[in-house]
Amino acid sequence: MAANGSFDEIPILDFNDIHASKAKFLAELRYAIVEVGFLYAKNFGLPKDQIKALTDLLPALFALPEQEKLSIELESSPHFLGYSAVRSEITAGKVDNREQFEFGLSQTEIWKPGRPLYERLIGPNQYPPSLPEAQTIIENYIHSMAERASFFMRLVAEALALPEATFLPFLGLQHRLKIVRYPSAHHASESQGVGPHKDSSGWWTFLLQASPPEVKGLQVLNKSGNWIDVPNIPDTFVINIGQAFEVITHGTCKATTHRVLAGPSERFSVPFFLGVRGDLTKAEAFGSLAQHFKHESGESSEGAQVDSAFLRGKYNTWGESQLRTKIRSHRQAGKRFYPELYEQYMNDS
Ligand SMILES: O=C(O)CCC(=O)C(=O)O
Ligand SMILES: [Fe+2]
Repeated sequence: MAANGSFDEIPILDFNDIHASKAKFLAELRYAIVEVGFLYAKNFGLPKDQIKALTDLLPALFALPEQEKLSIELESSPHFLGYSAVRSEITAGKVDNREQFEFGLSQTEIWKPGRPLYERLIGPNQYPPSLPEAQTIIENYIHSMAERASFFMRLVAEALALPEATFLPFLGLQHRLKIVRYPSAHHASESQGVGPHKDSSGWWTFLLQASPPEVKGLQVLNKSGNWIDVPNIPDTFVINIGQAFEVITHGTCKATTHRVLAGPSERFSVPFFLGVRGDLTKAEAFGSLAQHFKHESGESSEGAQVDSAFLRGKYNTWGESQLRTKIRSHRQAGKRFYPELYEQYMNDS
């Protein structure tokens, strides 16, 4: 462990160690979430058959005919759920070389006229008609991951010297699972899998790297400005902090910048973004644990340095800030399903 906080590797936590010494496990967890913002989780408790079923599904999912993929495209969903083709996303000013399917918890639409529009982000998934097994595999995985993630949030609270249920009331039903393929890249112009970013769409991210260990790609930026490789270690997940959690902890736990380089082999990955409650307000997010974290981060109060679109933005709830992000990134769907907000959100920055 580097004393100056500039980590040069990502800590590996074995969740079976909790039984041997919970205090030691929590100390290691604390180091990972305060100094690094990333960790590998071994023995995280997801059923192995569910991981295998999902991993085995990926090549077939992406091999579907273009026409079928486009028949379930994200741009045709008011909930921003479905398929996005290669080169349809821009991160840090450059086009990302990846294609993806986005799924949520399987839900019927709950939004009703008069209710906040961000509630419309919740709704049914779009599944490819010719892979009928996909629905069960994906739904089982999302349910298991949501359960393990809330178990993890209890440990995080304990590691931060808080009552174990502290973070549970902030959780929402807006979990998102992205199934991602980075095509092989042979030219520098194709090498950005996804550009440098902090995760903004959830509370925490739980990533399954679904290609063999020799297929590299994910990298994390340390405090000295060096990119650290995060290779796939079989039977682990990579867990990292999202921006909402940085806000709630006043910067004690940081959302660490990361990116993916596309390389000579195609790569599959499956990030799960643990959802935040849509009606969470800025005041609640920043104020709830202020006393505790002021103490945690000392006189210099790192909280003042938290940079978050949610805090900076004009909108008061997490849900509205998320809806704005979605509309701005997926303009076709934004214009079609949210005409009353489209112009405002496009022009308010
Ligand atoms: O594919 C990966 O390994 C990471 C993807 C990622 O960072 C993201 O989608 O936010
Ligand atoms: Fe990310």
